[in-house]
Amino acid sequence: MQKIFDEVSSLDKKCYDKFSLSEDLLMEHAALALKCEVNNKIKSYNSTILIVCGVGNNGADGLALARLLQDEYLNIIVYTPFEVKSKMAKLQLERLKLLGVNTTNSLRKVFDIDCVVDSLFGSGLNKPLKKEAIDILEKINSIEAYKIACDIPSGVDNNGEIKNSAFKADVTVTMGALKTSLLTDGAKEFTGIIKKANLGLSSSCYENQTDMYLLEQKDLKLPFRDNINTHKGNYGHACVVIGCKKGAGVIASSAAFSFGAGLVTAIVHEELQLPYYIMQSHNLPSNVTAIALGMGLGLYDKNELKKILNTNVAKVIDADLFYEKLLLDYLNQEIVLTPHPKEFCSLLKLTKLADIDIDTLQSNRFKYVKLFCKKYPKVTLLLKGANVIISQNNKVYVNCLGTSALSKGGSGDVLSGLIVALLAQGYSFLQSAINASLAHTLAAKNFKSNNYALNPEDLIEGIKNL
Ligand SMILES: NC(=O)C1=CN([C@@H]2O[C@H](COP(=O)(O)OP(=O)(O)OC[C@H]3O[C@@H](n4cnc5c(N)ncnc54)[C@H](O)[C@@H]3O)[C@@H](O)[C@H]2O)[C@@H](O)CC1
Ligand SMILES: Nc1ncnc2c1ncn2[C@@H]1O[C@H](COP(=O)(O)OP(=O)(O)O)[C@@H](O)[C@H]1O
Ligand SMILES: [K+]
Repeated sequence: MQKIFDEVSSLDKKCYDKFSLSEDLLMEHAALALKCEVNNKIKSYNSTILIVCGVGNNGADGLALARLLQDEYLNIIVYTPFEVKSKMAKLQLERLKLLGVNTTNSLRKVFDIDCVVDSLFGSGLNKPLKKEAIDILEKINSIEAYKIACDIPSGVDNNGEIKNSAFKADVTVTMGALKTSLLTDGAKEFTGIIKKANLGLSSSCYENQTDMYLLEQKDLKLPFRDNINTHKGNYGHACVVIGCKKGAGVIASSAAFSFGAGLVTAIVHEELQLPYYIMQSHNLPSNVTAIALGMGLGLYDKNELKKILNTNVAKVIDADLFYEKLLLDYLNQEIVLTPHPKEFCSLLKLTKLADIDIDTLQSNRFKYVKLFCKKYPKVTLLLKGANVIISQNNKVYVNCLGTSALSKGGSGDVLSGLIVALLAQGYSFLQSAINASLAHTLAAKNFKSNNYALNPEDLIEGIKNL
């Protein structure tokens, strides 16, 4: 897990005040981290590196990089389209001039470039981009080269929103610490792989306490069976309520069985064709240990729903139930909720926390997740998306390992099945949500066929082989 921060200026300030590091020193480390990224990727001396430098300290990072790269590559183009403004940018430019390095304020030739470093705008981006800046971004985006964003892709603002246009990076070298702005669904289109640069002291000294964490592959704990003398009853009995759209519950049941639940029963109104290992019943069995409810539910008798929701076992709630008022009676207890953005908007409306559209939610995912979890601290909320946010009380975890291969009907049903399997086996609500989400996204990431082709069976197969 890595720590995430909403802003890092207070962390930079700590470097100056507590550890007596200077802005210049931090910037030199920022530039060194960029140099390392260029050197790792671009091996041939006969290469052309384009460094696009803006007016502020992001631009200054790029100018310092240009100095560090001198003599390492045949052709280094330092492109400064606007007159530099910040004190550090002026100093870095002065240093370059003293070395006899020329900069250019026009970019005509955009072919034969091997690497583009975007140091146009960083965390100081605070207004919409003008046409000139948009044109520059479009021009450098069109170059076929390895693309490195300095700190944050230019055009992505501090809230992770895109200001008209943005640099599309292969890798973002972010300075000092991970920021929420890099982890929005919108920013994911532009950041590429996110790497954290050390600014001259270890993460443990640079970073402060936080309640936000980025999940990593190594955080995944699979439900391995460590004991030997066991029987199916040791691994819980997961029940999945089958609604009108039966497929959803069937997918969830199969996923639950494959993720270790000792028994899985589909709660049905009529006998269905199901995999032979999934049991069927009209009622909840007495030894049920966890319930998954909501996926493909459609119209369902309210009294039956209440009876199921009143059963005192762990539950994961999905899909259609986020439009049901009666869910409000169950939000002051431990429960896992797995809405996608549209469903979360409905939940926010039902709970009278906000009446917003999906775009507003997507621009403020962290804000609304925090708002909801503050009001309902016992709920474990998993907000789906390109970057999944999992939150309980004041803790927030982000899973950015998912891929667009998951953008398919049925992916969410697999996820609910994985969560109910872990709940049934006795894992905590938060652990169940985190590990199910990690398994879900890693299985998609490992999928070897074309990324448009993933189906729920492939996903379940992948989870078996993690
Ligand atoms: N503070 C520190 O200690 C460190 C800062 N570093 C770098 O400093 C960057 C932040 O520097 P700044 O605060 O100077 O921010 P920027 O480099 O993003 O530049 C801000 C400048 O751009 C202008 N601007 C903002 N939005 C604009 C728009 N839409 N169109 C045209 N101009 C616009 C502002 O008026 C301001 O002059 C970070 O992203 C990082 O790259 C690194 O060197 C590491 C250390
Ligand atoms: N572009 C994407 N990148 C990462 N994960 C994605 C992407 N698109 C969808 N997902 C994931 O796929 C799942 C889709 O769930 P959902 O929308 O509920 O589908 P369904 O109800 O049809 O099963 C969620 O876990 C979501 O986070
Ligand atoms: K940038």
